[in-house]
Amino acid sequence: MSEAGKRLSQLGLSAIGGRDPNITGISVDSRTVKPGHMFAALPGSAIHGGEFIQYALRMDAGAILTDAAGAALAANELRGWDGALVVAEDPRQALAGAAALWFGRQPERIVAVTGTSGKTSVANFTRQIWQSLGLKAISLGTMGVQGDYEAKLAHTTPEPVTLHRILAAAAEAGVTNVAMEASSHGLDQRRLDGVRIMAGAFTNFSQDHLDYHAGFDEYFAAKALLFNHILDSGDGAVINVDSERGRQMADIARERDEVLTTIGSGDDCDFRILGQRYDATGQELRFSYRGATQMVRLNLIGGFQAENVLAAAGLAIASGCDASEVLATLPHLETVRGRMQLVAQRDNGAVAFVDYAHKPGAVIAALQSLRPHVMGRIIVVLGAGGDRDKGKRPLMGQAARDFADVVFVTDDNPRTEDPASIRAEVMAGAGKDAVEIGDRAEAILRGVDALQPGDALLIAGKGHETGQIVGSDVFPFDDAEQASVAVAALDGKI
Ligand SMILES: CC(=O)N[C@H]1[C@@H](OP(=O)(O)OP(=O)(O)OC[C@H]2O[C@@H](n3ccc(=O)[nH]c3=O)[C@H](O)[C@@H]2O)O[C@H](CO)[C@@H](O)[C@@H]1O[C@H](C)C(=O)N[C@@H](C)C(=O)N[C@H](CCC(=O)O)C(=O)O
Ligand SMILES: Nc1ncnc2c1ncn2[C@@H]1O[C@H](COP(=O)(O)OP(=O)(O)OP(=O)(O)O)[C@@H](O)[C@H]1O
Ligand SMILES: N[C@H](CCC[C@H](N)C(=O)O)C(=O)O
Ligand SMILES: [Mg+2]
Repeated sequence: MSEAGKRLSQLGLSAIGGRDPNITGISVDSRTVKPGHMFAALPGSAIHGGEFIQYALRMDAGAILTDAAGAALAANELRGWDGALVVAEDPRQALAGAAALWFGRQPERIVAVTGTSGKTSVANFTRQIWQSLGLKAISLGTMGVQGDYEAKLAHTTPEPVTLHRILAAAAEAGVTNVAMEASSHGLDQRRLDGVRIMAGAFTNFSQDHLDYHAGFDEYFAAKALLFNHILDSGDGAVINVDSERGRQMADIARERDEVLTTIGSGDDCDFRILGQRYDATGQELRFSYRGATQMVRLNLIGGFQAENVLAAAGLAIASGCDASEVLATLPHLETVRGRMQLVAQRDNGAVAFVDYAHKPGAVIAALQSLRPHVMGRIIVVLGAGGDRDKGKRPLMGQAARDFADVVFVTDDNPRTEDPASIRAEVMAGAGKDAVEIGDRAEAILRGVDALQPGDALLIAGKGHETGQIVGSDVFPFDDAEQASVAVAALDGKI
């Protein structure tokens, strides 16, 4: 953050009583407050940040941004305090605006993608397209910041201070184009409100995060914020309209006079998927763009990748790139790490894939879309994460039972939950033929061992992750590496 600091008024905020101190930094956590900082005391899901105002004051905070409830919680400490108190109706939104003004710079062209599945893939493909066209670009989300500026992230959509620090640093490094993931938590918590987004994409909608959102409608409403709150008239909206929720989102974009690009199978779609032909290493995609038929080779496994690729193409075009140049880059797209990624092959030709499917819709999509690439059986290894939406566990098990031939149920990231009870919930949907093996490395070994010529193994749930979270410990663990080790051991290479 800038050494000199900024006046509160330069951050678009006004304090009760008109005080306008020089702010030396912004903190969303009392434990990171330094003298002169503005502490944003936000209403949390576990506790109100107002409880921590007393600690921020002890650290010599120069300003407090909170809501009426937060100010009431610290009424005693704030009485007689000579700093600046800002009480906002929506302090998360005020924080988003202040963080944007604090850091000042953002790359010129920023696009965002939301939807239950496909955000990381679409953001990554969009970045790859821009880079192929010679533009300096990054993708920002679950896999961190990748491309012409790199950084690690703890969240898919970081809180505004981290987000704007990164956007400013990327702009400083010459990055002009950003494709970012807009998670439902991020949208709901207004983390993106200060970002100048010129186009948005919506992929699809199915169950996830019902531990956080009150229900499907609330979850959808959070995603819709990208189109009815962040984007505005004249901005681009790239929407997959093959589902009812997609058509609902397109209506929202139309009402806001956004420039709509539709993707789907209907004959009125801007990008219309006409056919796909699959083989062991990828697929041929036949589609039309605004009426003109195109044929393209994609070195990507899984039918749904075509939807992700076209969404990325739509975003690149909405960001101002020439459509024919964009379409010419598509055969060069590379698999996103941990997304239907081929990770090992046995001597008998059978293959193993790692995929990040960790919700029922994604498990169904991954297994169904693998089928036409595979002549033999599909074997799946999967589990479910602890401290996350419990309702999805039997549904993930059920999806495995319905769409795979052999099912191994194992641990994902148990976090603070009892791993055996999580497995039992997955097993409840997976049925009596599923084999339960707690140890993930052993489950992968058994899955690889079961591979006969023409079979494929899908290791689902952890994708690109390189650790397994048990309790509060993180143990090194990489599905791709485990699959290679298992193949080497079983085929007598080690
Ligand atoms: C459920 C959720 O999204 N929580 C986020 C939310 O925290 P919260 O409202 O639950 O916080 P809380 O624990 O109740 O505390 C309230 C406030 O007190 C503050 N505090 C707390 C303790 C303290 O000593 N001092 C202090 O100031 C906290 O910083 C917080 O602002 O606001 C915090 C500050 O912005 C976030 O760090 C926190 O993300 C947590 C860590 C998290 O795990 N979020 C995940 C679920 C998330 O956001 N995931 C999405 C989606 C991933 C996907 O695509 O699947 C993502 O974008 O990553
Ligand atoms: N368009 C799609 N339709 C259905 N399933 C998909 C689609 N794209 C990806 N998936 C599945 O979802 C998994 C996660 O994909 P991706 O990481 O791109 O999505 P995401 O929305 O970023 O997920 P997360 O919210 O977990 O970060 C993939 O590994 C695949 O199984
Ligand atoms: N962003 C997702 C990642 C889940 C990945 C899966 N491996 C798990 O641990 O549940 C979440 O935090 O819900
Ligand atoms: Mg993601």
